[in-house]
Amino acid sequence: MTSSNGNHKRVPSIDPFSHPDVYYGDEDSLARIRDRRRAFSTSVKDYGRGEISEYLGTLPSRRGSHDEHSGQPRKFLINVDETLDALLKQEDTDKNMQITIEDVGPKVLSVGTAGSSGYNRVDVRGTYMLSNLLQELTIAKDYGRKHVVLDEVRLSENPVARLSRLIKNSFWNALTRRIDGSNIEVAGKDPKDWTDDPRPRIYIPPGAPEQFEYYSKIAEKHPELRLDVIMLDANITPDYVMSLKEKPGLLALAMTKKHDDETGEDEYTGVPFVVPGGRFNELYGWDSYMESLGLLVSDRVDLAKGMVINFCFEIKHYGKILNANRSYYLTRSQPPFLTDMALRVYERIKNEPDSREFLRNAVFAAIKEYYSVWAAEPRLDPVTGLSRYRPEGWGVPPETEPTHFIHLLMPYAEKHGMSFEEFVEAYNSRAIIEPELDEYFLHDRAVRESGHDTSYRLERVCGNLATVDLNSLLYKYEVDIARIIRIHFNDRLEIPVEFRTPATKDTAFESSSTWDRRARKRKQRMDQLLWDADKGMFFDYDTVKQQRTGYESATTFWALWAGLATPAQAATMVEKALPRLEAYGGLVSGTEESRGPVGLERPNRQWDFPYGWAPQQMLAWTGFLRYGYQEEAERLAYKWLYMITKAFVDFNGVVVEKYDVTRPIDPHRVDAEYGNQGTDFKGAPREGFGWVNASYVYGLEILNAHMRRSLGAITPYETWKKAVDASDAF
Ligand SMILES: OC[C@H]1O[C@H](O[C@H]2O[C@H](CO)[C@@H](O)[C@H](O)[C@H]2O)[C@H](O)[C@@H](O)[C@@H]1O
Ligand SMILES: [Ca+2]
Repeated sequence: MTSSNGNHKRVPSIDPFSHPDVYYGDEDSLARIRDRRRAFSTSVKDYGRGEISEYLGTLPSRRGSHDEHSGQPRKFLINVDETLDALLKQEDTDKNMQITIEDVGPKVLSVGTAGSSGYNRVDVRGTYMLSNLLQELTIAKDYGRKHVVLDEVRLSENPVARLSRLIKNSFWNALTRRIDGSNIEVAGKDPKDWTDDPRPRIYIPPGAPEQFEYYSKIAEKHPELRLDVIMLDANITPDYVMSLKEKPGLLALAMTKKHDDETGEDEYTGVPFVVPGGRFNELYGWDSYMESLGLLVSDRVDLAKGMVINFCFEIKHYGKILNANRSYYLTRSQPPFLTDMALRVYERIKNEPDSREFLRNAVFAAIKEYYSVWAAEPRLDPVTGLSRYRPEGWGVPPETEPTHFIHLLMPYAEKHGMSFEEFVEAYNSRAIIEPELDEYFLHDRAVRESGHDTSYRLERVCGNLATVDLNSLLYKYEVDIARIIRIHFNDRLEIPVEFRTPATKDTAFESSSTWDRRARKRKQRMDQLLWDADKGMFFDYDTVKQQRTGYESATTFWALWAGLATPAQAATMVEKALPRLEAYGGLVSGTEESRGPVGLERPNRQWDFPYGWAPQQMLAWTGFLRYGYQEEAERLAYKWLYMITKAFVDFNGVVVEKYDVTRPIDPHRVDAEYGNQGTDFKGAPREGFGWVNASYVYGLEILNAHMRRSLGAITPYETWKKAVDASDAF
């Protein structure tokens, strides 16, 4: 163990891939090195610069010899601040606090080995390792570390393993919220708050008076929080929602109550959930479903379960699964996935004592949501019996970026001799009535409810469309509800009064046959109105013009996910639709032809070509697998994961909301509409983006071991395929 400078000493080790809490939270390993260094002070003196820098972490390499590898896994002894400064100064040449392939530094930095107490130097080379060094030291600094012992393998880790590890160990935690006194300050933050005085504010539904009391006490006890606690009206109308515009706030979610015998008081804890990330710091509708697919793979059943419970709370108290739980989203929902989500969670908790209760509540909530939101007017089109995204409300959606509607609204402002802001104010307060704009915003709200905000597929027409996406999801609700009632509740489910709607107040029991019949009918209508055998796609149906639209969208594959396509339709989709929608990095939202030309007057929309989104990929993979198209599912998953992994490696660990799936070098660069969430971090990514994190770990489960290895070596799909074909030829 002992040696003079240049020879290796054993440094006590912990798992090199442990969680930062363990890896950086524990000063012991460093203390052991310090002790040893004191014990061998002569050899330290031999460094010749002992007094200059305690740990030699950033001294030029000439101070010691370059380390020859001893066969032991190498560790570095690093002075965090000095190394960070040197690294950024030398390698972050475009000064964005990230080390990427666009930086033009020497791409090599020498660091001292821990085995030589920092005396020997080795080079850390290349964008990936240097950016990992930056990320690790940034995190170490967060933990207050001045010096660290860093395993070389933590810097050279296989990127697939590293990204999966970050998602499972760090990103999910960073995106987890619960709303209660312990963190209302964090959860209450709204980067979208447009008012002059953003402050934490919470609205409590009248059905949860205990929460009102709870939050009022917190506000009273902690005036420094400036927490505004407001009881919501029982009657939520578009006028009422507009009246809350200057006071945007969180909508309360589910809490668990526990009696504390010592204080004699009831303790409330928020039921946890995961937020998408970036500017989206609340519980979203369909993001939560996608996230739950990733959470289940990551063994975070608790969080997926928490989100189902929160959805049941939303349906009970707000009448729907909300676009997200903020006051300005009160009249809008998002694509419904509750039954599938509840079934997947149930499958994982079915041996727990409360599992049946969990499923029962979820199916009650889903039935109520089905009747009162999706199968009721105005969303229901009584002629076709199909449903549309068509939420209530009026005015300009306040949560969007301020410039979003400038093109549309300026001509109206000019017509009324007003500034943009004055016009928005006058229009929102109904001082000015513009029926054409009312029609525009009816569809705009629908676009946002569809989750596909925004797209030329839906602009100016969405509220009239019986879309393939929504009707596939409702088919799945019908089939799932039938199955749950039949299998889990002996085909006779008693519906409690509070879950009945005005339309179903006399329905005391539900049985599977009604739901099976509904599913069959919906399928028939979709076949008749939405399916185009020549094109091999399901298209949206315009219920006002009474004709099929021609926009080619990846949503056609939702019919596979839901299981409503026939095997023949599935084969036709694989043959005809897939080649039109498959791109370099997976599925594109829609075809270029359908989007049409874009330019200054007709800007790109983020849900059109050339962008690809995690939910489209995940639903299509699942759909292809369901119909036995394993190779297609694997190929699409590989392409998507390859694109994410490559951007992760080349761009300092970036994981973003959406990708340009036609752009091989920097697919994370998307400037349509409000840009891309997840790019704007300093030093190290902390949270990735919810549904992309999920797609990564979910997609990996689809790939075989060979594919995973190739992905780790950043092998493009075509190269991998050629290699496999060549080896199969022997
Ligand atoms: O602020 C603009 C819009 O932002 C949201 O939409 C986008 O982010 C959501 C969260 O990740 C996602 O569910 C949606 O598909 C995205 O397009 C929000 O949902 C919109 O209502 C809002 O207008
Ligand atoms: Ca840089």
